Amino acid sequence: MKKKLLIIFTGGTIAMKVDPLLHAAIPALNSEEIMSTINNIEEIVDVESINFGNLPSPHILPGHMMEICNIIKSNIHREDISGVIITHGTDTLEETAYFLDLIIDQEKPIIVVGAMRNNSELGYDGSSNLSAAICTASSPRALGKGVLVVMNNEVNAAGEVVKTNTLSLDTFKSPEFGPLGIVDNDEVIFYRDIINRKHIQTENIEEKIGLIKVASGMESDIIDFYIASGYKGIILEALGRGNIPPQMIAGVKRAIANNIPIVMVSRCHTGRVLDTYGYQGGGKHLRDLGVILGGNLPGHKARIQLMLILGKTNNLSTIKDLFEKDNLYTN
Ligand SMILES: NC(=O)C[C@H](N)C(=O)O
Repeated sequence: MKKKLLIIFTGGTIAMKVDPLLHAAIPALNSEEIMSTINNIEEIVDVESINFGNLPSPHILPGHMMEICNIIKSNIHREDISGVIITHGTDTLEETAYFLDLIIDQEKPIIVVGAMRNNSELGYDGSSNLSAAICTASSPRALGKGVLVVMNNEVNAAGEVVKTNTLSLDTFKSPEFGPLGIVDNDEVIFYRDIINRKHIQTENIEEKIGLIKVASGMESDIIDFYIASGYKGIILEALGRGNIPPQMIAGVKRAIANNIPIVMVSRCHTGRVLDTYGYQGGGKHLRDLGVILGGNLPGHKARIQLMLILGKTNNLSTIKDLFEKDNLYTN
């Protein structure tokens, strides 16, 4: 019997064409038009479409991520649905994928997919990416793997994948561990697994989370700005193993005194942060001040996780436990 997939269309380049007056890509294709770029799809699977919107990635807000999550939660347990695909702009694709992966705790495949070339360009990759996503979502091999990103015939885990190149079709990579698998000849093949995925059950999110990329000579003023502007959490994308210039320490102390959690990750592309260094502003010093360690997450993904945790609690020690415990990317 043919399987049925739910496809939620949210927008992005996969749904864009070049506007002849603007000479630039804009949202243009609806779900039927995107589906019509794939040959003979009706022979392989049945598809139920939801036109969520036609939003470019920068227009996707955390609230939209929660709405997409709720649509999935209310359909994923239906007996007739074997898997879910979300088409999405690629600029914030990994944020939505990680958001869904953290909240949704179930077995059926959930695949996020997009395109790097719009439908007016030669070599529009929307059709091949969506076909590969359909093959993955309908495969029993993808059961229990969490949310997956399928682009350019590679399968990457939501918690690990990042967009690495502004224009290449081969842009979605897991720099630390490599892809989970590939899609070859319409078949998904996995080469490794994820040992342990983190789940945060929440219906609420806290969106006011600041993100600071740390660089030489930076001071506390940006932290103070976030405190004064009512931000409820701050991510520091710190130096190396997890260290900051001493001039930022006063700001860190003021944030924590104001019950604002500070999560530290690294601006290095791979590797965990740790309390290795004991000098002023070193990881050990920051940990002793109450800074939370965010493992090897990039800043924008640590921000998503803190949004969800702050949706559950604003108790600093519970936030620290939830962030640091039970987290593949931290421990
Ligand atoms: N390839 C893409 O989808 C990029 C586009 N700017 C978006 O994310 O909406």
